[in-house]
Amino acid sequence: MSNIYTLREMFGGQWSSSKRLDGKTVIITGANTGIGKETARDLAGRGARIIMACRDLDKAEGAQKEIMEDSGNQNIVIRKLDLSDTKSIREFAEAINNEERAVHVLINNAGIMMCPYSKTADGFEMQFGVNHLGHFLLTFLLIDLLKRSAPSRIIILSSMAHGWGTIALDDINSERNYHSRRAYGQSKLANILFTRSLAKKLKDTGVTAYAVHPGIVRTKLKRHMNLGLLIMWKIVRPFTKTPVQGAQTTIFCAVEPELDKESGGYYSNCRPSRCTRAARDDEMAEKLWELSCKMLGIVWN
Ligand SMILES: NC(=O)C1=CN([C@@H]2O[C@H](COP(=O)(O)OP(=O)(O)OC[C@H]3O[C@@H](n4cnc5c(N)ncnc54)[C@H](OP(=O)(O)O)[C@@H]3O)[C@@H](O)[C@H]2O)C=CC1
Ligand SMILES: CC1=C(/C=C/C(C)=C/C=C/C(C)=C/C=O)C(C)(C)CCC1
Repeated sequence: MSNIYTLREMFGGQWSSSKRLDGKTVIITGANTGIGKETARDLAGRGARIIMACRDLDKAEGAQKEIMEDSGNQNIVIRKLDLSDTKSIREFAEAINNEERAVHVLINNAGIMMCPYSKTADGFEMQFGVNHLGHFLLTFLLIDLLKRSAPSRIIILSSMAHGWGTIALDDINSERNYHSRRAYGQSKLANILFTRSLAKKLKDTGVTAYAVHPGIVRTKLKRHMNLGLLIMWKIVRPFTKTPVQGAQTTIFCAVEPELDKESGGYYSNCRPSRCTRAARDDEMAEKLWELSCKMLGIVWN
């Protein structure tokens, strides 16, 4: 683990570029708060059409208003998406496929961390279900549109916490043994393995994929943290990132032209970063892909 907790990962990382995104369409999941909202605000300022994919429409409306006022960009729309329910994901994707001519950037940002044990509408453990499976299905349902819109990009929010867990192929829903931090780690490890497999499968399509660790960021994500981690949090708090700082690596992966030449990597502080050996295990990535398809009842080769 120690190799991934570098000071640079925790504190550094500002990126500036005046690159415009006029005429581009960006979907951001969980765009009503935290890192997602700051990503939306920045990309709106660059002229992109922003689709805020959120589960709570009231919260989303507040953020939409703020982003419109700040950026002067009125091309910001809200669509309902609850990643803990495959029915909602399918309805969202159907609307996007029917209404949008192109999607150039898909940002799989929404996430939940260390919640008490619960299951999604489809019976998946909540963190694995929302953070990995929900985004896996969403990406599957939008992939043809992304291919038609190429060059296009998929950005997947992972975390340095990918080292907190392993992929438990024989108990993926943590039914025998639930540990909230390990389950979060499993879901964030799955995010990186998904990104790697995705990049391979999308080779030569013009669609590229990037996994991101945003830093340790002061957002609402920590709402379910246990006492031990909250104490750790208090210790590192002066060095944590603001949501604006936390959004920089996502924005870099969405905007930097040079990244057209790269796909499948893990980024932090606006540059490639080191992930654990488990996150580079392509055999496990393939097994996870097959299991995800089976759980979701889809065929994606
Ligand atoms: N903050 C940090 O230190 C770190 C964050 N990350 C990752 O960054 C990403 C963004 O997190 P951050 O901004 O910090 O967290 P926040 O908790 O501030 O925001 C999370 C967003 O995800 C949404 N969300 C949660 N569950 C669902 C669901 N079932 N369907 C749709 N949307 C949902 C939330 O909606 P609502 O507002 O309705 O709850 C919210 O918009 C996450 O993937 C997280 O794992 C990674 C490393 C560190
Ligand atoms: C105190 C302390 C730490 C605190 C870590 C924390 C508080 C991590 C939070 C991570 C989150 C929120 C991840 C989300 O994906 C380190 C860096 C382990 C090592 C040095 C001492």
